[in-house]
Amino acid sequence: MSSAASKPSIVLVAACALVDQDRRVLIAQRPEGKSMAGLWEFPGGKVEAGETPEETVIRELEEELGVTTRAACLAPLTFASHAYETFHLLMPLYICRKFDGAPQPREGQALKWVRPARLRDYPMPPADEPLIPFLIDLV
Ligand SMILES: Nc1nc2c([nH]c(=O)n2[C@H]2C[C@H](O)[C@@H](COP(=O)(O)OP(=O)(O)OP(=O)(O)O)O2)c(=O)[nH]1
Repeated sequence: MSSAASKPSIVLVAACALVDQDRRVLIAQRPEGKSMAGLWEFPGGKVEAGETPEETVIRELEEELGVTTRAACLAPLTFASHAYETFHLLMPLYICRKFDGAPQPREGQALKWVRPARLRDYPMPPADEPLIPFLIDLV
């Protein structure tokens, strides 16, 4: 059995599926220069020290998209638990139908509103692939 020290550490990332009135979900393309550049992901980011995952989502939606929401408008949808080479990703995915502002690509990222049934047309990080059936069933 390997020791705990040799195991990749868990990285906690909080992400959110914004849903519009046509039941489409917002995805963002990871920009050049980042890991997994070009893949489509749910807005979000690493949970920083002292933050709750809900606070992370609220902060990231504001920073990345200029969208405002609050914790009462975030519902847990599902989560990802995925072993990447250098870390283990644990990523709660929230759903948010109530937010203020039209999403703007504040970090130069491409944005797309996509029907859940079409999400497979957009290459996503491997951690996200098991999330798609939940979006198809629950959005
Ligand atoms: N926001 C978000 N991150 C995701 C998703 N799926 C997935 O594997 N990730 C990974 C990519 C990153 O390794 C990490 C999120 O980190 P981040 O967005 O805060 O920061 P980053 O891309 O600059 O991080 P890094 O990998 O370059 O260190 O979670 C997803 O759907 N949304």
